[in-house]
Amino acid sequence: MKVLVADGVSPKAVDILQGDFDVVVKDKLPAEELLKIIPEFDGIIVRSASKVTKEVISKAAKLKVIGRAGVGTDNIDITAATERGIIVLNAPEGNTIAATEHTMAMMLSMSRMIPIANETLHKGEWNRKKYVGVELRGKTLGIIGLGRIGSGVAKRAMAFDMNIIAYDPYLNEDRAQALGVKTGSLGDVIKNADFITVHMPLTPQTKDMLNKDNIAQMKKGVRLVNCARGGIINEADLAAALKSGQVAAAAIDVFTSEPLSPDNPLASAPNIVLTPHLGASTVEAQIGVAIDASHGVAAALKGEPVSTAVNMAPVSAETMGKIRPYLALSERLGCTVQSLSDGPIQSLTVQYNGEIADIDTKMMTIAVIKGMLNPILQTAVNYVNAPSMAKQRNIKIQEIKNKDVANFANLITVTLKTPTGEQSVQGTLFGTEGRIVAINQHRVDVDPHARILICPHINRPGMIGLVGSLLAKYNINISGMQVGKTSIAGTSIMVLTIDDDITQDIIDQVSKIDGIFDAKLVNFYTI
Ligand SMILES: NC(=O)C1=CN([C@@H]2O[C@H](COP(=O)(O)OP(=O)(O)OC[C@H]3O[C@@H](n4cnc5c(N)ncnc54)[C@H](O)[C@@H]3O)[C@@H](O)[C@H]2O)C=CC1
Ligand SMILES: O=C(O)CCC(=O)C(=O)O
Repeated sequence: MKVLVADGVSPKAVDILQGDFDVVVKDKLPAEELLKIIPEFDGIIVRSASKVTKEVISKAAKLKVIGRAGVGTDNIDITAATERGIIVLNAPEGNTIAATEHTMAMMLSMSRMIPIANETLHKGEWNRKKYVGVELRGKTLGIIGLGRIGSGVAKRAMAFDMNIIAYDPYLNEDRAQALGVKTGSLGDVIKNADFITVHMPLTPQTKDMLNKDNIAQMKKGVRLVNCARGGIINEADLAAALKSGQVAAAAIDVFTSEPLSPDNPLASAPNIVLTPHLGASTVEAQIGVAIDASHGVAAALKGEPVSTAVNMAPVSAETMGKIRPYLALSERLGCTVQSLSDGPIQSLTVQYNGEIADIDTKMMTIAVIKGMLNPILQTAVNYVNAPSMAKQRNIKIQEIKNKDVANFANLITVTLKTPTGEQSVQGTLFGTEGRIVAINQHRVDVDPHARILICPHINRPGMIGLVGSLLAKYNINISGMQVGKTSIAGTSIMVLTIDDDITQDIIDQVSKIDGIFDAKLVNFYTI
């Protein structure tokens, strides 16, 4: 598989990916070139320069994953990617410190006029009277958006003896208390702050959040910082307020259109410190995001779940640690139950018993769906599109959780209904090894790998020999064998692990052996 590493993402990404993938590096990637080459690639990693638009995605015939080496995914059309089942992931933590420190640097540069003082001194001007700044100490800092970066700024600003007031409508009050930050409404921030810094994504709600109307209500001489996304502070309104003196100074790292055009009103506004989107530009951050994004891309291309995917239900690192060992098993249970069934799938029920009933099992259920649909659909089913593929096919999905356990500490029971009946498979982990422990109530102990042939049969001597001889006739090697540990109403089940490919004709011959009720192949290579 081929991965494109664009936009000058750190070479660390190449180090991580090149063992498993064919990696192409394009530090500069004009939009036309991206459109031309994207059909070749299975994965791409970008920073903010490359725009992965709907048009790019429509041409990306093989693309399975888009990795963003950074936080903001506003340069990626996530809706278009999701419709195509393409995983979009980001690297949300690697550049937090860099953006936090950049915000502090911008606040200090702006309040002490360091850039202009530096520039004029280089020109030979020794001007100590003109560049008298203001202190941070004792000032009120309004933080809008108290996420990773906003919280980091709050902590550092407290060390500068600033009073903090934060506005974040989605923030849990406990979190604000833990940070020791006073919260208030947007109006409180607007009216009381001497400095305001914004740290949220650009969304329809946050676009132009600071504008001429509320800038007019701010304290005269307020200072504004934007190291989040261009457009959260309306650029024309800010430029006008800098000219009028309502805003004493501003420090801006991000713009509505990048690179900054000379026509942008901020380019010629007074008392403004500008940086060319440098928030994440530290050696450490670029290594951090490259490592995180490339591990995510590698996992996605190997069909493994990705905890930083932004177009899938988010899963915390802690939950991921707990569910990871169950994911391969869940997929295999889905594949097995589907292979045992005949006819259109009506419903799938996944029941979790034991301690796993206490954790967020959404992703495990998605893994079951993935395993169930991949063998029967042309379109590759992954963690992003599995739920919508099931919905499109009107398959009713149900999750049941029950802490009660009988023979196993944890048990997953997958039941699938079709018009011809119901099939059920149970699995658990022995250590970290997944095992199928029951098939339609027959107790077994099967390592679900390669291909397995499942044959319910009359419980009488000689049945195994009959199947074994038929397979031997076709030179098919049996590498593992299990017979149901219990007999139900005179029937049992045999499960044969087979290394070689097997044709439907041979399977049909097995199913016609006297005493064999059915023969179903589960091919784990199809998931
Ligand atoms: N300049 C640069 O190079 C960098 C910029 N960024 C940008 O900084 C921003 C913040 O990043 P993180 O702190 O990592 O994100 P985060 O997701 O940890 O925090 C965002 C916060 O914004 C809050 N929020 C969302 N809508 C809001 C609204 N309408 N009003 C107030 N608060 C709202 C959320 O509740 C959340 O707490 C993002 O836009 C990101 O793209 C991030 C890294 C580098
Ligand atoms: O990749 C970059 O340099 C930009 C970082 C950024 O804006 C983000 O992570 O949201």
